[in-house]
Amino acid sequence: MATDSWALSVDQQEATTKIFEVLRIRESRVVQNAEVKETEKPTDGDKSDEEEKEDRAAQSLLNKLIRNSLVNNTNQVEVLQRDPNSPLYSVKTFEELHLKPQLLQGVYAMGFNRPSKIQETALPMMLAEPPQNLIAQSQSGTGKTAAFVLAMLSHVDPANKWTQCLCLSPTYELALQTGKVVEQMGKFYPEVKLAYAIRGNRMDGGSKIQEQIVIGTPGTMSDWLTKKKVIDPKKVRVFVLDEADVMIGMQGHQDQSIRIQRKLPEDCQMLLFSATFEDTVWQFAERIVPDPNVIRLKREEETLDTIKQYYVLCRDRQDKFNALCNIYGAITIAQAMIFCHTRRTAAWLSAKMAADGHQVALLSGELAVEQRAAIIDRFREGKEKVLITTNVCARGIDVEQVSVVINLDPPLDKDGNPDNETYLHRIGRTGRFGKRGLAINMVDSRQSMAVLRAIEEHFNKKIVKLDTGDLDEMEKIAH
Ligand SMILES: Nc1ncnc2c1ncn2[C@@H]1O[C@H](COP(=O)(O)OP(=O)(O)OP(=O)(O)O)[C@@H](O)[C@H]1O
Repeated sequence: MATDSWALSVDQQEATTKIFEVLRIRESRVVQNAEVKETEKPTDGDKSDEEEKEDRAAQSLLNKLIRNSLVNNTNQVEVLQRDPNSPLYSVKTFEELHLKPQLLQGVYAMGFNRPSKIQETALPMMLAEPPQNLIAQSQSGTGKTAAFVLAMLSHVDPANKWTQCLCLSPTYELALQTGKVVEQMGKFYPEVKLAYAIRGNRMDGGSKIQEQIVIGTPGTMSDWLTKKKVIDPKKVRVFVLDEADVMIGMQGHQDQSIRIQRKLPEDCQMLLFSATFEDTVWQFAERIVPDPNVIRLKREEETLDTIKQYYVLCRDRQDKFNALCNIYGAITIAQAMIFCHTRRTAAWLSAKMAADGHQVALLSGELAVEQRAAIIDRFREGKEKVLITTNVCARGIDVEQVSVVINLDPPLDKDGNPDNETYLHRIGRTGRFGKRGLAINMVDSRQSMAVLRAIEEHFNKKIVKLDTGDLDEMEKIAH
């Protein structure tokens, strides 16, 4: 039986190629049966993370709820100007923008000392006279919301008691988040009023509303403009479409947004923001924003250069748990993130580890977004030491201080192929910080081994075999 084992054949292959260190495998830890036990195979109701519905709106909200500062980015901003002959302005201070004093006060009260990378170029364009149209793309947390909120507040004439700025958000919750930024930044500018065009906010129609800024979702906004007629589209000066990449994934939002845009005057300033820029987003953006200036800020590149990568051969999930205990027994781990393929395995592992005395947090897809945000927040504050999660649940979440990442299963994309991008995102570090990290992959079948080999080949970075039962070896990985 042992000779049939995939794990032994992996060993044999490695022994012959001499690429890997020959390791002492204790008798008790030799993997003899590669078959995943029946009980551990995903069943109905035990969806793999790839099968869980990816909810971009929820991810985006989660990011907003847990973030309290800018994401670092040292990449250069790419600018494509509508009029290549006009000079390109960028600012290093908020003073240079000649903001209204009440707004400058609001900006400083929020703790902003200087414009973020994207704001340096986007703000002068948005505040220029005559106002310019803009499509801007940069990852979440780089200061887009703050930028367009400042632009809306700057363009409002508070003496005019009618709606002058419209802002579309994909969901009710995201609209409320943007509204909070308007309230914070406009704290010293109380003459400017804000209304939410979101479900539940009923309008009887008849007279026009007086709020200068209206933030809402496409459905209700369109209702207020066309059926209820509480906003005169011809008086709108600034139109913002936020989270375009999330918007296009939602039923009907794209068409409604375009219909709204068509009602606005030609000289209305059109601004569109997105965290990503797939072709579909770009096509949508071009329909919303005529003659745009385009600003893009590339994501800071993640690298595997400073990460030590290992894999551990395991029989089954119990064996993976034993390996985890060995790892915890041998090295001091301040905080770790553990990724599982299924929710059920994540729940199982979290119960096992908690019973073993670990302070564990389980991030699960069943939880409401706010509950997930609270869990990540507690982990970030160090109240829990282990965060166990599936991939979909954790997608887009960066927990910088984690130096140990454990893949209980190697990541697969939705077609079951090796998911290099997810692997990089889980364990990679943005080049700038260059922190050293440790990544340990558990492997319990030929297929998983093949996935890991493919990932290894893709990044051309060795993933070294580790025997968690060998204390000497375990000592070494800690340093
Ligand atoms: N110039 C600045 N200086 C310091 N902090 C800032 C600045 N601009 C924005 N921030 C803060 O950085 C965080 C991210 O900003 P913001 O929400 O505007 O980014 P975003 O690109 O819109 O991302 P998301 O879409 O996820 O909200 C927020 O906590 C915000 O208050």
